[in-house]
Amino acid sequence: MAETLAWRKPRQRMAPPAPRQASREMIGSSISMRSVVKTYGAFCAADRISLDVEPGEFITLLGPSGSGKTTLLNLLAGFQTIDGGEILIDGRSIAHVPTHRRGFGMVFQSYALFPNMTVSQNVAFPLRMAGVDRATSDRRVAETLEMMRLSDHARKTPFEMSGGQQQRVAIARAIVMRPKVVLMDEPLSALDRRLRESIQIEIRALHQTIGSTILFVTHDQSEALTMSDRIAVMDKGHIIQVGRPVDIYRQPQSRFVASFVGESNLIEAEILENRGGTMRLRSRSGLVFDAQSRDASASGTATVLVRPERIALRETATADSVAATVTSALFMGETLRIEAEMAGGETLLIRCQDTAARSLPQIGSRIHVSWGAQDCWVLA
Ligand SMILES: Nc1ncnc2c1ncn2[C@@H]1O[C@H](COP(=O)(O)OP(=O)(O)OP(=O)(O)O)[C@@H](O)[C@H]1O
Repeated sequence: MAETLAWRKPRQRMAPPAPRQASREMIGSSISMRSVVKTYGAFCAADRISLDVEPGEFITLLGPSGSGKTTLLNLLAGFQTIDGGEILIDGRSIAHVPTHRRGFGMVFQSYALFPNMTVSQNVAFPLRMAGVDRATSDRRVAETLEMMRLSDHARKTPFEMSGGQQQRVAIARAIVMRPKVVLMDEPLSALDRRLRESIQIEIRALHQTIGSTILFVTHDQSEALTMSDRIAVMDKGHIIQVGRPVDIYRQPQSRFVASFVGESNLIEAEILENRGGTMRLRSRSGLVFDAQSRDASASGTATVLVRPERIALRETATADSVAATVTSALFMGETLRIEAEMAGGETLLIRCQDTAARSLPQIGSRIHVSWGAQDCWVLA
């Protein structure tokens, strides 16, 4: 396990951690959760959760409020006790390892900086508590501040810094010991969108550099899609799908994941033919189309996901299109957001690029829409 982030005086001076160049060769720990259970009275906040995280992976727990994300992170950190199952770090159970000996870096929504200390002192704090000698500590702090582009702010106190800068200090403090695991609980949710996006990119780059395993909690689906190697989608104390962002987005396994991650059109359709891998379907409005599918044996009816940006808009009818009436049309800068009702009564959300050739349609006007087999996915 990495050097501990013990926030107390050590009994004796420890040997300083070996100076490491910031590089990808420093690989984080594996995390394995096995049937983890946490209950609050009769309520089950984590219901037999199992998840394996690879060394150096950036994994995000994504889910609505109350789904159990923070609970899982707290169990991992040791802030709460586990009621069933086990958590292994690099194959070893951490059941009897107290928080301060787990050696994790942690970042929370509230920056939790020491207000009376400078940026340097805040970042140096874990090194000081671990008894690292002054010269090593100074070098490590300087390196880390540079990594977080904070070198010019080293002598400031938190009061003299913006929210985004303070959060970068909190991140610097969490990684200064080069922990093998970093836990981040909604670290960017107090920041405005632009700042959030720029720090997302910084955290992603930082992860590439330090190679720690990062477990990141958010309820923001676009943040999860942007940052993660894999996403674990949570709902009501369960992990309901784990996968790469592109697979979660394109091939969700349930209505819940399809609706929670990204915008979606869920179209009820009759299965005309199941070819295993693809299906031919007919929507209520009479559109016959092909869709990708995982279920080779389904028959009857199916729910098909079509993402708003995958719908093609046409001026005139074609053999593979269906007519729809525009019910809402908004100019949103780079995209147009259009809602249209198909003949069968289904409402479609459509997003398309704003181009010189395409103007915003009038409400009540008739458009023709179509999509190809590659653009839609039958939900299991
Ligand atoms: N100490 C506690 N006592 C009782 N119930 C709790 C406690 N902590 C959490 N819960 C409940 O457990 C469930 C999961 O909470 P948790 O904080 O893990 O959710 P979350 O997904 O992180 O939500 P959020 O995004 O709002 O932080 C919630 O229904 C919450 O009310």
